[in-house]
Parts: sequence; structure tokens; C-alpha cells
Amino acid sequence: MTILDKIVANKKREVAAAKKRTSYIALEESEYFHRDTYSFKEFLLDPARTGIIAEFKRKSPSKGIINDKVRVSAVTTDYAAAGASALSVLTDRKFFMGRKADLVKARSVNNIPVLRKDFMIDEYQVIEAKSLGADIILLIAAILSPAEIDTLAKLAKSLGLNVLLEVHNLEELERSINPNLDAIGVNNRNLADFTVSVETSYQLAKHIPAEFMKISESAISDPETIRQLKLAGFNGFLIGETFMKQADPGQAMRDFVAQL
Ligand SMILES: O=P(O)(O)OC[C@@H](O)[C@@H](O)c1c[nH]c2ccccc12
Repeated sequence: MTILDKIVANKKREVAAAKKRTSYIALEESEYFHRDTYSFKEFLLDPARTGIIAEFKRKSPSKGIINDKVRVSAVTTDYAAAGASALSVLTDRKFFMGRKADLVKARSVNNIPVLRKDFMIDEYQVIEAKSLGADIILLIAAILSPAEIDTLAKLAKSLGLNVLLEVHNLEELERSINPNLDAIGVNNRNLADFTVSVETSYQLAKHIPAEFMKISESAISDPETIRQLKLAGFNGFLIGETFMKQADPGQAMRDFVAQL
């Protein structure tokens, strides 16, 4: 069983439990469920911002604890002030030490798009994402069939959410492409064995149709990489660990952005 299989198996149990605890009706009673969302594309293309999607991540299966000493409100507002185009907040508890409450907190103190970073496998999680205050959901091609991607993306669009599809290779990209997506993210990390290479982004860039925003995800640790990725056509850059591994992630992002 790969780590991804374990994460998905656990997620199925979590979603079943969440459905019992909180009904669809209760989710739709959240004030966030009835709000207008921010446009991911607009913030990515805003020349006053950096294109960076700055992630709040305490722990990961590949690195263990990255930083469990910082607060989501301080870090995410610092990220936004440093020029983030969007925020990414992990809500998986078991493998990433995230909490749904982290997303609610990030939403309540920021006015830029927020991505719910989790393993979406069920329509319930899409409704839940909106009710927690997310603007963007992530769909991971490695764990979803094309039919599932279609269903989840259509539901997300009907709620005004933006959809980011994550792929790691050409086969995933070609089978998963769907008109209901807003952005395609190339994950430079192989979720099956955790190896990383930014080359993955350069290789797949030319295969991503022009109508989708292009995002490069993971293992970005240097401003020069962002300059190169921009030349290759990328609009967004998802960065977690490079900032989170520092005692002050917001300061780490300011220092990074100063070198862009
Ligand atoms: O910490 P990094 O290497 O900068 O990576 C951030 C982000 O891309 C990574 O956390 C991620 C990409 N896809 C995911 C899917 C689930 C959980 C996490 C991820």
C-alpha cells in the first residue's frame, strides 16, 4: 500500500464520520456558504501580486513535523501582506496536522483566495470546503477517475468555487483535462515515492492547454526557479516548506519576494 492509498483509505473513513456529525443542511447554514468567492485567476494575474500560493503546512508524510509552533492567523496574514496571490491551507489532520478550523481562521482574517488543501474524494467535501470559507478546491488526478473529476468540478463550479487540478505526469494530464477546471497544477513531488524534480513542470508546461492557468507545485526553494517557471509560462507557484520550515514563515516569504 502506498502512502497515497493510506491517505485515501483514511479519508474515506473521515468523510463517512463527518457526514454523520454534520448534515448537508448544517453545512449550507454556514454564513460562508452564501458568500461570493474570490477569483483565483484574477489574483494570479494581478501584477501587484507575486503569483505565489503560500501554504500553511505544519507536517507532511515526507518531512515529518515542519513547524508546529506558529499560528495560522499570523502566518497567513503575513503571507498575504508579502504579496501572495492565494493562500493554501491543509485541512487533513492525520497526515498533515491540519484542521478544518485552520481554514476557517485563514478565511476570517484574509481577503484573498484560499485553497482548501486536502484529498477530495466526495461531493460532501466540496460543499464543506465552501462552508469553511474556501475559494478554491484541489482535485488530485492520481486519486480520481475522469468521471469523478467531472462530477466534483461541476459541483464546485456551481457553488462558485475555483478548481485546481493536480497532475504529476502526461498520462494523468491527458486523461483528466476537463472544461470545468480553472487551473492545472504540476506537482513536482511524486506522491507515490516523494521524489521531487522541478523538471516535471518544464516537461508538462507545453502540454497544458492555454485556457488554463498553469501552476507549479512543490520543491520551490529559490527565487531564480520562479523566474524560470515564469519564462516557461507558469502563472502560479505553490510554496509550503521553504517558508514554513523557518521560525517566522511570513518573514521568510518577505525575504524571498524581495529577491524576485
Ligand atoms: O512544501 P512544498 O514542497 O513547497 O510543497 C507545497 C505543496 O505543493 C505540497 O504541500 C502539495 C502539493 N500537492 C499536495 C497534495 C496534498 C498535500 C500536499 C500537497
